[in-house]
This record gives sequence, C-alpha cells and structure tokens, in this order.
Amino acid sequence: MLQLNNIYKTFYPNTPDERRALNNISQKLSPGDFVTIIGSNGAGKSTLLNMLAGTLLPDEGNVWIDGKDVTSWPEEKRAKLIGRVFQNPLMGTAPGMTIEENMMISLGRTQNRSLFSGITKKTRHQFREHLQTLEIGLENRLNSKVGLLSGGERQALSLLMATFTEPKILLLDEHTAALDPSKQELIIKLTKDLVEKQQLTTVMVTHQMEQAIELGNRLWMMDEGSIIFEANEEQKQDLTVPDLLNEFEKVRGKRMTSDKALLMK
Ligand SMILES: Nc1ncnc2c1ncn2[C@@H]1O[C@H](COP(=O)(O)OP(=O)(O)OP(=O)(O)O)[C@@H](O)[C@H]1O
Repeated sequence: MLQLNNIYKTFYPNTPDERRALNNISQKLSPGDFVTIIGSNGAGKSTLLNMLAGTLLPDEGNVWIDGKDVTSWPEEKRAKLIGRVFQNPLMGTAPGMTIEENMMISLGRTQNRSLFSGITKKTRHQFREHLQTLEIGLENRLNSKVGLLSGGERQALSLLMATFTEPKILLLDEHTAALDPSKQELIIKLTKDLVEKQQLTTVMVTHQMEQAIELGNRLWMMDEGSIIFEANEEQKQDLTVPDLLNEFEKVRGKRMTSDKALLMK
C-alpha cells in the first residue's frame, strides 16, 4: 500500500545551515498496517509525514502509494489518496463555515464535487450518519459554524473529515497533543474505531511513548533522519517505555532528547 525507497531530504544543502532531515529511508506498509512513529527532537518525523502528503518532495528516492509512483505528485494531486489530521485542531477545518460545508469540501477534494453544486438530501443524510458514529451529537449541528466547536469536537470532526472519504493512507500528526487528557482519550478511541472499521493504512507521529506502544501494529523510532529501531506486531506486545529508551541509548550511545516526550512521559 505504501512504499518508500531510499528517501533523502536535506534542507539548505551545502550551506552552514545544512540539515539532513531524512537519510535513506526505505519502508513498506501493507494495507491495514498502522505504524506509530516516535523520536527525538528534529529526528525527521514531520518531514517524513510531509513527504508522504506531498507538501515536500524528496531530493532522492521515491514514494509509492496504492501501486502508483506519486513521488512528483504535488499535495493537491495526492489529496484523493491521503487523509491528514494535524496537531492544531484549527488546521483541519474552516471555522467560518458550517459542519456541513466543511464536510462538503472534503468530499469535493476526492470526488470532484463542489459547494456550488449544492448539498443533496442524500448527501446530508450520509453526513449525519457519519457524524453519528462520533457519538458527540454533531449530527444535530450540521449548520453550526465550526469555529463554535470546542477543540476536542473540532479534532473529532477533522478526524472524520480525513477518513469518511476512504483515503488509501491516513496521516496523524501528533493529533492529540494539543488536547487536554479527557479529550485525548476521546480522539484516541475514535481513531481506533475509524481505523479499524475501515482497515485504514495509518501513519501516526506521537510524542507519547505509551500511545505509540498501545496503538497500531508497527512502531518506528527515528533519530537524525533515520529509522533506528522498529518493532512489528509481535514485538510490540511486550514493549515498554523503558525498553524504547534503552533501545535508543543502545543504538545511539546517548539518551533520547525529546522535550515533548519528557513532558508527556
Ligand atoms: N522547512 C524547513 N526548513 C529548514 N529546515 C527544516 C525544515 N523543516 C525541518 N527542518 C529541519 O529538519 C530536521 C528534521 O525536522 P522535523 O521537523 O522533521 O523533525 P521532528 O522529528 O518532527 O522534530 P520535533 O519532534 O522536534 O517536532 C530538523 O533539523 C529541522 O530543523
């Protein structure tokens, strides 16, 4: 479903500010795989997600999604294949538009429909059904402006909008980090439900090691642009946070430096 072949990305090459963000990444995900990514500060996690989304193009290497070489496809062209939820709940939705209009935009991205073509009764019914699965009452607020929703509600909507169009790959970019613990729990539960129901191939960056161990069937640990440790489903079963910290120290000969991970444990 997803294949990365020898991906390299360097920012400001051949200058004093040169930063090698991705250093020969090769990986494969099968349909339905759910990988969580952890790592130190500046390890290249966001760069990797941006590379998958097409926000950044690699210097070398290629990206395959669903049997297509998408390496040179810009973000707009990949939108049909990819759903993405960002850390900031404000980023996935348009605050001045209603829930219904926001969902229509998501649909338009993948099915060449636009707001201007109007919302049919059938589409509205489908939106309601999708919203109902979140179990937070948004199905009764189709005409509410999204700017009025709480952070948790807005992130739940972003998650739904990223998935109800059935993308090939779901990218989760620290999507619970800006929420308080009870809302984090809600979003994690919804993530599990939606991913499982649709058997979505998912790539999730998180700074919470416990979350990285609990969710998904694979785990990658990054440092300085490389994947320095990985665990498959079986290996993940017994993995603990101290194991991950030890692995890092074993490979790198130093402790992992992640301000966010330390703050969140
Ligand atoms: N747009 C950019 N321009 C220049 N350098 C960049 C850019 N984006 C990332 N970098 C650099 O590339 C490296 C990898 O950064 P990236 O943001 O991918 O790391 P990260 O693992 O997401 O880090 P963190 O956990 O601290 O958010 C870092 O050295 C960073 O400073």
